[in-house]
Amino acid sequence: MERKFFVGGNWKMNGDKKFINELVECLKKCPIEQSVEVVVAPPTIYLDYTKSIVPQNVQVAAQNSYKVAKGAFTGEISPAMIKDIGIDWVIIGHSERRNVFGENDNLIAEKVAHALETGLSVIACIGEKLEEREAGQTEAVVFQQVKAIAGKIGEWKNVVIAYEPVWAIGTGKTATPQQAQEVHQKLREYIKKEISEKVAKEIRIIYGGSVTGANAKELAKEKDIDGFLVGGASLKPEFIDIIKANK
Ligand SMILES: O=C(CO)COP(=O)(O)O
Repeated sequence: MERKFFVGGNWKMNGDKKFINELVECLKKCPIEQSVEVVVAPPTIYLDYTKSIVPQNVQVAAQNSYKVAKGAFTGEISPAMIKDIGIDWVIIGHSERRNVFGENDNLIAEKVAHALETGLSVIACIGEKLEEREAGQTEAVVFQQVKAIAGKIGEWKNVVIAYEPVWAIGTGKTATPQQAQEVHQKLREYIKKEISEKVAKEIRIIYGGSVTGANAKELAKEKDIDGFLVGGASLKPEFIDIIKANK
């Protein structure tokens, strides 16, 4: 089965209604090929609004969700609530959740499992920090992050893995196509060995970290790079070029 090219736009904590209107107008003008899956992730407060104005070939994702359906968890939202407003995707384990808000592998795995059980599709993020890369620990770190999730879930068909090296996020220091491909390939081998050949073949492993309209095409040529999770450039018209990077 061909892995469908996936482009996610993670807006992080950016935008207001006026800005979102402009961004969506820009997306509406872009002829999105059937061969590409496009998902944008607005801040929680704009999920419903964004969902109400995006064209039907653009899906919407939440940027986070908690590990249970409801309860006394001030400030959190649950996968059930995300589903309730007609949204099918959630990003879990983003490096900012891990490193700014202190989420660990175990909590992230629980969140992924609960979101999947609720029927959401999950963009599960992993990636090493600069000091880990420099210490030669990249593989060990990303394998451990996948292992933690694998320990809590059985079904991978609704999961996309986003490899986002922390040193490349928002820094303008994109991984080279070779650097990204090397990690993606090793991840696929790891998944083949530890999970199954079928999952390894079918799962989309997307790259994130300073992806731009200018570098997306070269990255997209790599065999194991199945798309992107884009931060800064997803707020600009060049997001359209990234959507077309598989052509
Ligand atoms: O964190 C990212 C996407 O989730 C990447 O952010 P940038 O594209 O701004 O580096």
